[in-house]
Amino acid sequence: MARYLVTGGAGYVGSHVVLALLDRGDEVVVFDSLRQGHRNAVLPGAELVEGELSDRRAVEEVFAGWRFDGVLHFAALSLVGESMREPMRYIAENLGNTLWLADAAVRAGVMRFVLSSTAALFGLPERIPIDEEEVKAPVSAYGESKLMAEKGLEWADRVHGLRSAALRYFNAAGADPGGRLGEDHNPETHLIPNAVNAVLGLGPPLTVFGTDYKTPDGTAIRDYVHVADLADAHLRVLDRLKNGPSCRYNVGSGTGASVLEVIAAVERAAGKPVPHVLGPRREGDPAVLVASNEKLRRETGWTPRLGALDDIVGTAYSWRARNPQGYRGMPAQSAA
Ligand SMILES: NC(=O)c1ccc[n+]([C@@H]2O[C@H](COP(=O)([O-])OP(=O)(O)OC[C@H]3O[C@@H](n4cnc5c(N)ncnc54)[C@H](O)[C@@H]3O)[C@@H](O)[C@H]2O)c1
Ligand SMILES: O=c1ccn([C@@H]2O[C@H](COP(=O)(O)OP(=O)(O)O[C@H]3O[C@H](CO)[C@H](O)[C@H](O)[C@H]3O)[C@@H](O)[C@H]2O)c(=O)[nH]1
Repeated sequence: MARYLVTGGAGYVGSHVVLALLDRGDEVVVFDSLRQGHRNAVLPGAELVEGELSDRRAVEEVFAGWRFDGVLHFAALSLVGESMREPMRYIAENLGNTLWLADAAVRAGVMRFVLSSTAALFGLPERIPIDEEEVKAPVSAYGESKLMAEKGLEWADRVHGLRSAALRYFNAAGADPGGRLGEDHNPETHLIPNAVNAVLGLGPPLTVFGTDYKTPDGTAIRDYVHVADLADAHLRVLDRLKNGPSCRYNVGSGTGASVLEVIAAVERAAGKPVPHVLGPRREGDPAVLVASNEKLRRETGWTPRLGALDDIVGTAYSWRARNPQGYRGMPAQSAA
């Protein structure tokens, strides 16, 4: 049994990773300001410490209060569009908080660190599928902030021996197949929850951002990876870091789906049409982003178990259909 500190563990991806850690018998302390996350997303068995990462004293108190075997760092600003309006804030927060957290970990002797990174650090890649060696040329301050955070961690390894994994998620999607957790952002910008909200009458009709891409149906293609498979990738890299060196992985299902294919999958799940309108492209959206997951498979044995689009969309649909108000309408799950 091990104990992990999970920043952002009340958020979407972090809460699913906490669930996976608890399921295998690990102890978890969640550190989250709840500015995006939800108290109800912290499952019984995990301890919730409410705090801001920029509050250095609060972070130090957590390291003083428990002995950890590793840190998983999810807490970040992560809206691409917002990052283009407030680039300095994004870079200062995402880079600064990562470096400060890594520094606190090193000082406490906690030498394993997993960073939530992003496909956005590749910018507008030419080669599909995208492997780890692809040129990193972010086209958003958000992508740049994560690339800088990865580089900061390389220095923490070089100088202090902090072993880190950076997992570059493609499009995290879906919900816990057991129905305990789901995706609930405010504002919600992601395609699948917006399509689900539209079909359930919980949100406006979906706008399809762009129909003139050079793709078979004209809409943009993304690599949707089930959040439970993402969680499994975290467990595997944590284990690998016990004896292995720092590493960087692209994490995606390895297949692409267009916006229209996602809409069709939501229609299959709901049994009715998704109200939608066709609109112009969203600025900065590449036509196609699909991961090569070969390195992750080869080095950790990972394989997507819920890789089918119908599994991803089906679990997202079921959670929202059962929880129309998201976590606000859910009974408390945690004793914290
Ligand atoms: N969702 C995706 O498709 C996706 C894709 C690529 C990368 N990522 C990265 O994965 C991570 C998690 O994404 P998510 O979708 O779960 O986001 P989320 O917003 O649902 O979760 C982030 C959590 O961190 C907390 N938080 C944010 N800033 C904080 C701070 N300064 N101090 C304390 N707590 C803070 C929020 O309250 C929230 O609970 C982020 O780092 C994001 O950049 C997500
Ligand atoms: O209402 C919507 C929302 C999205 N889309 C389209 O659906 C696709 C997926 O969009 P999302 O907003 O769900 O996801 P992104 O691919 O834009 O972003 C994700 O991948 C990025 C990497 O490129 C970052 O990591 C980011 O954090 C993560 O959410 C895009 O083509 C987008 O244009 C729509 O048509 N309508």
